[in-house]
Amino acid sequence: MAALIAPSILSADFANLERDLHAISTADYAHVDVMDNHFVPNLTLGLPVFERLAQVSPVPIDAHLMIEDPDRWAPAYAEAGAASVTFHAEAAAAPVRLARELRRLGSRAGVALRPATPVEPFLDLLAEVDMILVMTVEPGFGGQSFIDGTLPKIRRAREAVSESGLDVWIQVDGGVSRSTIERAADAGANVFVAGSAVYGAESVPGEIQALRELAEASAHAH
Ligand SMILES: O=C(CO)[C@H](O)[C@H](O)COP(=O)(O)O
Repeated sequence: MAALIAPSILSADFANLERDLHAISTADYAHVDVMDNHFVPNLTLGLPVFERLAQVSPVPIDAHLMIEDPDRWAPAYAEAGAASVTFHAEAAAAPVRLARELRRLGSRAGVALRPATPVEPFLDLLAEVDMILVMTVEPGFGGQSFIDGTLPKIRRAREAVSESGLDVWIQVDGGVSRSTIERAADAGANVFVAGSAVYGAESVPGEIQALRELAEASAHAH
């Protein structure tokens, strides 16, 4: 399975977001973290900034909404041009209705799970989403260390997707680096978000390529 790399601009220079989006032009997606200081204790950017990022980005945008009331706010991110919009399972009142609305607006629909949120309740609803995001750190901040305890959840999600025959992607986000990406790929993830590992690297394109190769080698090994 091809590994998709989505650098997180949370680790970019917020005074130079356009420049730093162009720095990741060899990536598959640009991962944009929207945080509202309520769902998570951090605040990043909202719709007006997001709309401009979508206009200038050389790669499709993967929006990760760490916000309360995504039922109300998420569709606007699809309308702004996000290729994919992921909302949190813990925050959505009606996840299936929201996923259908995002797809109707032309975006992929993703559902995100905090490390302690079980995936089981969503396994019967796989046909309604395009991606499950298994958070591999507590959402809110970059630079945290990968939680190995999330690997069984990635495995369960991958098994359920394989059994279903559906093309649902499994994304991991948090603490993804050269030293952890193989474990996540081996468990079944195929979309990898990495913030500090990519933007902190000496060569940003070199790091994207290294992560992609490690993930693909690991995915092909089993
Ligand atoms: O959602 C996130 C944190 O909530 C991020 O995408 C975060 O940027 C990941 O950063 P790092 O790769 O440095 O762990």
